Amino acid sequence: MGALMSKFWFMLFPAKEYKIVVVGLDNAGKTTTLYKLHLGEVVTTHPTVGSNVEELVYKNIRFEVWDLGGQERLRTSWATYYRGTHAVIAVIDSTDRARISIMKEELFRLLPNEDLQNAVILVFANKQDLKDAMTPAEITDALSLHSIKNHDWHIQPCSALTGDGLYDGLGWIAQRVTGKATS
Ligand SMILES: Nc1nc2c(ncn2[C@@H]2O[C@H](COP(=O)(O)OP(=O)(O)OP(=O)(O)O)[C@@H](O)[C@H]2O)c(=O)[nH]1
Ligand SMILES: [Mg+2]
Repeated sequence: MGALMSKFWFMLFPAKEYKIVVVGLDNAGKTTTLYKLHLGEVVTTHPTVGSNVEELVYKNIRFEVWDLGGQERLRTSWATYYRGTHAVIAVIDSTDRARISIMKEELFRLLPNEDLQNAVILVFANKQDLKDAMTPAEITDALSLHSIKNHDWHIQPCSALTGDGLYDGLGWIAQRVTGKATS
């Protein structure tokens, strides 16, 4: 297709973009995850106040990814980002045993939101590069993931520092939101 034709084609039929919101407690690694996926690099982060948004293209699928601030006072504003969301990524600091129950409360607070009714839930068990990290099975239990009945969910071990597991998780989302095998 010529360049001009291609331009008109996309004006008439813009490629669908899927919206992802990234939630989790402060220090979980949300911003590190977003920029590792976006830039392929580990960036120096500061606690997020508000949000970061970037576009990712993976296997020809476009995602608009919103990384939200995880500090306690910011969590009540997560819901203002949910409209039109196809997937939620909940990033867990797998070494943060002390606060996993708080993350469970936050997860079960967001699940009934009507703007997330059709969203799939990916749990990133992050910081698996650290030796005292909880396993995905421990996190599954601690978060009671098996009690989630109204959403498709998946847990993926990963490290935002090394990048291990991040694309496996994104691939799961891609497959679920498009309904197609993407490999
Ligand atoms: N070892 C290790 N450290 C990580 C990993 N991911 C993130 N970190 C570190 O964890 C700290 C917090 O990371 P951020 O990405 O800023 O955390 P956040 O979830 O965005 O935090 P808020 O913006 O406050 O909600 C930083 O020092 C990161 O370098 C990981 O997979 N492994
Ligand atoms: Mg952040």
